[in-house]
Amino acid sequence: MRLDDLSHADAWGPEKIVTVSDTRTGMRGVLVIDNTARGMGKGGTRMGPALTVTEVARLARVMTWKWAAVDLFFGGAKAGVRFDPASADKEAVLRAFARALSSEVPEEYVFGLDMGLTEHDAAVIQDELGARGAAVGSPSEVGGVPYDQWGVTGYGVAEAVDEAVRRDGADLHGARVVVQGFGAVGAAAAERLHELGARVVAVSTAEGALHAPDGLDVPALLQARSQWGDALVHHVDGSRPLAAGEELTLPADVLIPAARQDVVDVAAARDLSASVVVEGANLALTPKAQAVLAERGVSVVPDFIANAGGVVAAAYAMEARSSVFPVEPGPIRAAVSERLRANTLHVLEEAARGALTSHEAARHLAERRVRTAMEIRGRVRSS
Ligand SMILES: NC(=O)C1=CN([C@@H]2O[C@H](COP(=O)(O)OP(=O)(O)OC[C@H]3O[C@@H](n4cnc5c(N)ncnc54)[C@H](OP(=O)(O)O)[C@@H]3O)[C@@H](O)[C@H]2O)C=CC1
Ligand SMILES: O=C(O)CCC(=O)C(=O)O
Repeated sequence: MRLDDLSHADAWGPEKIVTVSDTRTGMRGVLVIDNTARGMGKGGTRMGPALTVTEVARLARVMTWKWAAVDLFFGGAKAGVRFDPASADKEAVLRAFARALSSEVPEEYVFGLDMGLTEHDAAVIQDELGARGAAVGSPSEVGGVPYDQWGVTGYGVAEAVDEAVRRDGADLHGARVVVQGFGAVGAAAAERLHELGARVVAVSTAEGALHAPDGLDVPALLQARSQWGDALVHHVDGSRPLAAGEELTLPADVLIPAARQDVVDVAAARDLSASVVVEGANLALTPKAQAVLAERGVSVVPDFIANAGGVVAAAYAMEARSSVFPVEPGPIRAAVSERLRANTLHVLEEAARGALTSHEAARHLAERRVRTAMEIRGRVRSS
């Protein structure tokens, strides 16, 4: 998908791209509504200093497939702000962003969490919107469902890993796992995998990676993350430091890229040793890398199958808006586990049956549902 001309628009979307800016705060942002055949636009909100419209549009498309694959009725959308999330002016910029989009938001988009945003930021956006719209992912103290803090997405990624490993006839006990990105998704995935008996041998942040072939002390890493944030890699003993990126090709049984898009390219796909690769991050594998891994017989669980825990939690959060009773993480995790395990198995089986990549198999599942909704609404002719 390219956004330097109109060639990016295809049969699915995007239906709308709105760019906004504000000179007082320096806010520059974008909302992409990709496809609303199955419901109003819903997807997280990303903040980063180098964010582009194309990046947000690609992420919005992933959301279209994600909602459809998990069979919940929202449409694909994503929003993004080009700004440094570590800046002291973050709140003012977020408020300006929410205000600037307030005419689109009530009918078309629900804000949520993605890289660069926290529970507190969701609460700030909701505060700015008032009754004019919704933001999910806010703290439970304001009646929200703090899915990043509860680690729902990472929990689901780990459940998908377990399902894929079992399908290969193996066992997670003692399996060597590498996790790229020790943020909301990566840290929670590592925590659940440790609980399931896996050996987490490497984790990384943008600052660097930690490697211990016999297994890192995951509880100590989580403790260090709560104390040092992503600088934890400088504060944990008993591991070998590596440059960021080197962790992808370490000896491992399972690789979970849970940071940024396009990190596994053809070269990494050829070199990596894992027999199971599960995309914690959206768009972590390039299309060519997907093909290489399929050729090599690696079991790959695509992003919109493996990391759909966030959307399940976001759907619960939307329900919680009309209830005064607090939501608990237990039922959300159970729903995530059930749906993601079923989808993981379905996609891997379909890929094997049809000699497809698992991304192709997953797309078939999602496209069929979106296409049906488009036909029923009269947006396209019935095939
Ligand atoms: N949060 C959610 O519920 C969902 C998130 N996702 C996707 O998961 C991915 C991660 O999101 P999330 O965990 O929320 O984001 P966070 O911002 O919480 O964490 C991202 C992590 O990745 C690290 N990182 C960034 N660049 C690199 C790099 N080059 N090498 C290694 N590590 C790196 C960051 O380190 P540092 O801070 O040092 O930069 C940080 O530890 C994104 O692709 C997001 O779209 C998908 C579904 C839902
Ligand atoms: O929709 C949300 O609020 C969170 C989920 C999300 O953005 C994603 O899955 O990438």
